[in-house]
Amino acid sequence: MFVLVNLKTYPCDPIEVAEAVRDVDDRTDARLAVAPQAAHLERVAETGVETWAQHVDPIEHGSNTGQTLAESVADAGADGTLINHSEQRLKLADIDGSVRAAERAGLETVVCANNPAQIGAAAALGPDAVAVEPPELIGTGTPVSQADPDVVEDAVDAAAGVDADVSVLCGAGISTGEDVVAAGDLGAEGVLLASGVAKADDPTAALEDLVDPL
Ligand SMILES: O=C(CO)COP(=O)(O)O
Repeated sequence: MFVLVNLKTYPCDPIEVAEAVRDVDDRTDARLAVAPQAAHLERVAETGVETWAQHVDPIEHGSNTGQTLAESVADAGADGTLINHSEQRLKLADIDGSVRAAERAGLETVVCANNPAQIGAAAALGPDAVAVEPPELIGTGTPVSQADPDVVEDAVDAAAGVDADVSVLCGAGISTGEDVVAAGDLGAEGVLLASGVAKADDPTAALEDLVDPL
């Protein structure tokens, strides 16, 4: 299972969490990565953890201001990027442009979507993976795998119906190893989570709990 920890703009220490993700990754068969804010990418990548951006824009080098260029994210040490997170929504054409920009820069891609219908559209753009995250469950601590298991299974079917090479993650409210196992049982190949680690008093303990049953 892939466990991708999005730090959003939570007031955690990104280096402390990055080191925790790196150390727990070394002790488990699961694949762990962390997605800090753009301004923290370089320092986080220097810890040796697998590092992801939270967003890249559908742009090239040139006359753009205040945007995130995929090449700069890769130069900072990122291995991949989220695109179209529910808190950073894009138009379909811009999701496509961001996926192309990320590919150009050699970044792995996870395109987020709110529901199975959007997952099908996202998979058609050819990212490495898609992630279904019902917005109403984000940050609630109620896991999507428990509150809405059909949405995960339907997302897996929707992606497989479009492109069997696109893997499916799920997210929203995931905070325990039991939630991760339930996500895997529903067909997801990984989870995307934030508050369960970024807001934890002890991120290492939270991460160990997440991967313990894997
Ligand atoms: O949006 C999310 C991950 O990108 C999910 O957030 P929570 O894990 O806080 O519900």
